[in-house]
Amino acid sequence: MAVATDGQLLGTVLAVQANFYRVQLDQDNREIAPAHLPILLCTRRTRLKKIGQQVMVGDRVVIEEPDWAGGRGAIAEVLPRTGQLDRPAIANVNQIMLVFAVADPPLEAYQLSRFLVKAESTGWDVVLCLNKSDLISAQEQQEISDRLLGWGYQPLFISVQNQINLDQVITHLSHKTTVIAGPSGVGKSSLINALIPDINLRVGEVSGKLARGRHTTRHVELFELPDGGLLADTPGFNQPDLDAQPEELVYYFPEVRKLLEVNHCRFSDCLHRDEPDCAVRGNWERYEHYLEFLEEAIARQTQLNQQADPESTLKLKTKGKGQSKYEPKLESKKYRRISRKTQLQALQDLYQDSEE
Ligand SMILES: Nc1nc2c(ncn2[C@@H]2O[C@H](COP(=O)(O)OP(=O)(O)OP(=O)(O)O)[C@@H](O)[C@H]2O)c(=O)[nH]1
Ligand SMILES: [Zn+2]
Repeated sequence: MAVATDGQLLGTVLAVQANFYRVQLDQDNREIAPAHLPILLCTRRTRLKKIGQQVMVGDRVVIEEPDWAGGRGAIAEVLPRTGQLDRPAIANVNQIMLVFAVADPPLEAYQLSRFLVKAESTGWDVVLCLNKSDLISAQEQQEISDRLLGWGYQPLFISVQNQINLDQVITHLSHKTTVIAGPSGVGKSSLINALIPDINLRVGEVSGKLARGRHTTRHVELFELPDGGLLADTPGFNQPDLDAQPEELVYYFPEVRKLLEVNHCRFSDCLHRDEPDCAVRGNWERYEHYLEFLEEAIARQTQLNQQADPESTLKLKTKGKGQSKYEPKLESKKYRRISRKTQLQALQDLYQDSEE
């Protein structure tokens, strides 16, 4: 992320406020910019408005006409996005950090599994942090660790209170744009406060939580980590909805993904319940979770299909000027790969769940 050879100023949009954009200049630019003014309040060039180019949080942008004394600038160009969400509007996310506590509230396998599956369905990297490790023994920690290894995860045990392994969290977050999520009370606010000392989120207070909810749902905002990397917060949500396609669901279990690299089911549309020669069914811990999530996914799909058109295999197609005709429905795409859209939808839902 160096300054372009023609001396362009590059930065990342942290927040959008009315018609202004708070832009964090890249580290390298600070040689050009005065060290005390790394953030500029920017407008969007009229040219961008004319071509309908939106600017969103997370965007990488080119800044022109910096006014260092006034802390102002103008966005002249938006670099291509690697991905984008519409609700909340955020671009270029690359990982999700799930935070759970090992105790207080107790670590519940089913809830953890649900969050993990939801997080996997976004398609981005998943980092699992287990906080409050100060509340359990080394032996108990080892047991949890062994168990989660069987799920395909290597959790990072941390204690915000005792400052254990926070340096490792920082390493995981550096140079990435991360969305943080997890159930209520596990210490997310405490962790963010520890990582970004001057951010000052209120911990364990209803008023603080409300403020935070308002903050993140109405205006999503990225916070810069002192050692590099950007973090977007989500308020607590307890039961994420799973809306994976039934046939995609199994790929959100890393322990099965690994297995399916070498083994195959007889049927390519196998749902791994009672089909003959199934490579997935069997002796793995989360198989029960899989079956339960699958029931949910099938029920959801059935409901959606019924809403769309109860029995017919034809669908009504409107062809302008009030004309319409029936055409065969498209085959459901059973073998398709996980689409980018599904992934984005999943991350979007993480936010929608948290708004409730
Ligand atoms: N023992 C222990 N307690 C902790 C630790 N980290 C946070 N806590 C406590 O856990 C409680 C909840 O912390 P918060 O940071 O408010 O949790 P949160 O995940 O932000 O909760 P929501 O705002 O509801 O999403 C507070 O009383 C913290 O002091 C830790 O490492 N060890
Ligand atoms: Zn199978």
